[in-house]
Amino acid sequence: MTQAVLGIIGGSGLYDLPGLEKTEWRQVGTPWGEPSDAILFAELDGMPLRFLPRHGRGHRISPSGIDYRANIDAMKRAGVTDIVSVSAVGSLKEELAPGDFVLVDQFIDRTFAREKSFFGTGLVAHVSMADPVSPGLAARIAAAGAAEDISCRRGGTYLVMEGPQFSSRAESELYRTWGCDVIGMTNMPEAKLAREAEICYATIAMVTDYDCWHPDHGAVDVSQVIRVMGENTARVQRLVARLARDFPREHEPCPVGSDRALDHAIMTAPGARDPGLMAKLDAVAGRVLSR
Ligand SMILES: CSC[C@H]1O[C@H](OP(=O)(O)O)[C@H](O)[C@@H]1O
Ligand SMILES: Nc1ncnc2[nH]cnc12
Repeated sequence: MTQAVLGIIGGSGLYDLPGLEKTEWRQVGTPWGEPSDAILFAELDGMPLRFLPRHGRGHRISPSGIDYRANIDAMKRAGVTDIVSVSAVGSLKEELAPGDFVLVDQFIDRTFAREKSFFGTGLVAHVSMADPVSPGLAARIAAAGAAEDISCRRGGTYLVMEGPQFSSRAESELYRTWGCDVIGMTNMPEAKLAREAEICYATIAMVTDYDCWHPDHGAVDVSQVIRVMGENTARVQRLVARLARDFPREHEPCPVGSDRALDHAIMTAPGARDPGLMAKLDAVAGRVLSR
């Protein structure tokens, strides 16, 4: 049996999770660099939980400056089987209003200045991103929302932009023509790396603004994001606490194979593999490289 360990990556406005038990902030080293912060090791009703503030406590690190590989590798080393990303997003649809929670199920990656893979020359791998969100994990979040009377819209496409500047109106309108629902700056390459590390991934996208396309709303600014996040922090903390309490203690196999994504992904022949890169992949790909 594989013990389930829930990882929470807290975005803008979520730098701590109060009400947990057996808490300890621990530095977790990785071969990729420094994670955004120490990881909070904790439990809730016996469920192991690991919390990492994506931008660091105090929000020190910009979306492009986050070492996403270090963050995901550190979560893997901390035993995490399932990651829930909590993220502030702008709405690209009239019906998604500030304060709404959306369980997105697709991403469009428009980022261009980030390391996006653990693999590369010396060990080439290609994982599927057809279903970037693990449906079992999203269903658990939806059930926790229902139990807490917190409405969560199921499904939606999150456009990931590089930032740190917000979009121009022409960009915002373009993404709307693509059918995107929400926009943010962080969930890629995070979701890609979680998949390479065989960790289930899902996002609670918290709508904070209408970006800049809406004729009846002014263009987004940071004070609006902070205000709406502040109004919703208690709700998302309650949602995460319920999720942890009700989470199955034994890891459930992922219906889209997130937890065995490397089974058929590695291209490089055993004799052609770079031992240095193999060593760096001990946590992320140890399951398949050691057999
Ligand atoms: C402060 S608004 C922009 C910032 O907030 C979101 O971050 P996160 O996903 O970590 O909540 C957005 O992606 C930007 O990074
Ligand atoms: N409108 C927006 N664009 C990008 N990231 C965001 N995070 C919150 N609102 C956002």
